[in-house]
Amino acid sequence: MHKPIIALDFPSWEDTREFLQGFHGEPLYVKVGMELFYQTGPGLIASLKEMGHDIFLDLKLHDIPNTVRQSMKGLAALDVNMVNVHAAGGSEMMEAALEGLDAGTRAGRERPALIAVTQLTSTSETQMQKEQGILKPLRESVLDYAALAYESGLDGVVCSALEARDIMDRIGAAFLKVTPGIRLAGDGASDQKRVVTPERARELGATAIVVGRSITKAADPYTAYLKVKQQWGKE
Ligand SMILES: O=C(O)c1cc(=O)[nH]c(=O)n1[C@@H]1O[C@H](COP(=O)(O)O)[C@@H](O)[C@H]1O
Repeated sequence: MHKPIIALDFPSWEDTREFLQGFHGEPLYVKVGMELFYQTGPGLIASLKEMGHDIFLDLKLHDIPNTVRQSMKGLAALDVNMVNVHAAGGSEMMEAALEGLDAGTRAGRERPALIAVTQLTSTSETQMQKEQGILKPLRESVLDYAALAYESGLDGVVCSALEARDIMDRIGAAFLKVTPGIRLAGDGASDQKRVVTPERARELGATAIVVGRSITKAADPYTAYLKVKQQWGKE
């Protein structure tokens, strides 16, 4: 769980395979998001598993409880390590997601960890207040969503590392804090608003980091990955 999670945000399996060839067969923790999954379909998951990689399937479900329950049943059968929903879907939806995962997990297999997105790392406090009508500090909104996810029985949240310490203090160390919005020093933030380096994420108490463009767009992705891994300092 602790190795950096690489976001495979690519448009095709060919691009993904080419990228992974540069990692010399090293077993990785990868994240498959909407861009890749919608192009390739579920077959991709089996291919990545055959290559020995752990998988965070990031489809950020957010729908009525029944739809989420049934969809999670299908995702559980893919036997990935972690999946997610949006906490904004509410406690009933998050509980339904867990029920679906439990129902869909094959005998003898471990249920995928279920985490909830709090406030996307591309959201700023001003945006949140203006566009979502949440009139409190962003930190508080993240904490409230984390508490709701915890009360709904989830294993953790997706947040910025900037909020990890507060969540740990309020909910405890075992609750996962999976943190995207990671950049190597000198890399542009692009669409991300709440950004930290791998080293800072560790200091702030993140459980895991999710890194996309600082690795995938680097001139030498494997060297960038090793740099991220060294700065992050966990295996
Ligand atoms: O759930 C996620 O993985 C996620 C949540 C969030 O709040 N912010 C966020 O950036 N992500 C994902 O993390 C990855 C970050 O990519 P980079 O910004 O390129 O490092 C993307 O694949 C996003 O979809």
